[in-house]
Amino acid sequence: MVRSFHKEREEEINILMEKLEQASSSSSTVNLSQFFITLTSDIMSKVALGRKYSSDEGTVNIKTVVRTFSRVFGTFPVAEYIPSLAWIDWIRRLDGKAEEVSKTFDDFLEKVVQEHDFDVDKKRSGFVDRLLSIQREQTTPFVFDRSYIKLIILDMFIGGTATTSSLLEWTLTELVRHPECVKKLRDEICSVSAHNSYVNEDDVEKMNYLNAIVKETLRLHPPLSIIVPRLLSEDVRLRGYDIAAGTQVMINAWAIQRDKATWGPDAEKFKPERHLNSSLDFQGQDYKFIPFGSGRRLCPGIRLALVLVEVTVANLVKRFDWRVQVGPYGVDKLYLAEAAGIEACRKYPLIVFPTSVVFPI
Ligand code: HEM
Repeated sequence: MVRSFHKEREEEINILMEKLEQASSSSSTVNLSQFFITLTSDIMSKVALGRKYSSDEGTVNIKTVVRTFSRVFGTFPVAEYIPSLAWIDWIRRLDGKAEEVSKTFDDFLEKVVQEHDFDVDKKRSGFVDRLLSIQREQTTPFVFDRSYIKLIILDMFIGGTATTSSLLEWTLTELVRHPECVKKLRDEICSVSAHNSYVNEDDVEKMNYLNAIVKETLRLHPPLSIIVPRLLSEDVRLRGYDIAAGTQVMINAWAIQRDKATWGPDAEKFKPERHLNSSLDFQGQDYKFIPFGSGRRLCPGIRLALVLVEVTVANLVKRFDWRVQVGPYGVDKLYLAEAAGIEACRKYPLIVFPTSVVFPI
């Protein structure tokens, strides 16, 4: 499944490269955060929905809705934990906003499914077409109706778009702050893919340092800082605390992955080298490193996210030098604040100057 969409990924990454080339030749800044959300939402559209949807054709602006969805559903619901303070949610219009964004998404997905269902003979390869054919074959042991199809594609779309874009923006943020890592990465890219202008998916599989950079970014900036809550199925005693069955448990991956007791005194430092020659992985087996969760609900999009992020970063580093506008506190003080919401993306967009480089340098 991941391999089968590599052409679509290549196409979209090349569109991004062209936009950056244009910005470089006119010496203008670009909003990389905006470019990344466009890239991931266009790719997820092609994978999940079979094609890109633009707001000009009467559909919603899908990028804005994804961001709103994350913001609304990532807001702490005070009433759920302290019912007497429910008025706070009421003032914030939390329920109303959640209903609005859900309806916007539902209307959009209804149109998408209708379009695919209506035109069955048109050859398409998106996930929605596969789900529709499962529905037509009626082979599932339960009634697999349209609401399931919409929920599955919504899950994929929301699960894959802002998370992957957030990982891209934090990886670039850390690289802009650490030119020594860019130098090492360029050397690696040069040794693996010196002669092609496009670094492809086979190339990045050979790049250990690139992989370590992405891992280190996932450690310091897990896109879902609090993973999906769990409900305890039985009573548990943990470090002297009794936790009753039925309690909702929140797991803070962000804090676990910055814990000095586990990661050492330099836990807050961006140091990709800590992952070289280390067997530590993020497939949910090592509880100190769980950016994709763990257990039965482990993220199903790990491979898709990684390949997309690694190929994009490799091409961005191979083809451009990156500079940020010097603010009142200097480049070193590139603001690291995180936005509120389900995904811990940057609070302020990453604005940079790209300059094309001739490779090899
Ligand atoms: C850097 C990118 C991504 C990160 C950090 C990420 C992280 C996560 C995390 C932490 C969970 C919850 C796991 C748990 O509770 O144990 C999750 C679930 C999920 N992710 Fe991802 N994800 C990413 C990309 C993707 C992509 C590309 C897709 C789509 C193909 C995707 C689809 C999903 C879905 C459908 C779930 C729900 C799984 C379930 O409830 O069984 N994710 N993801």
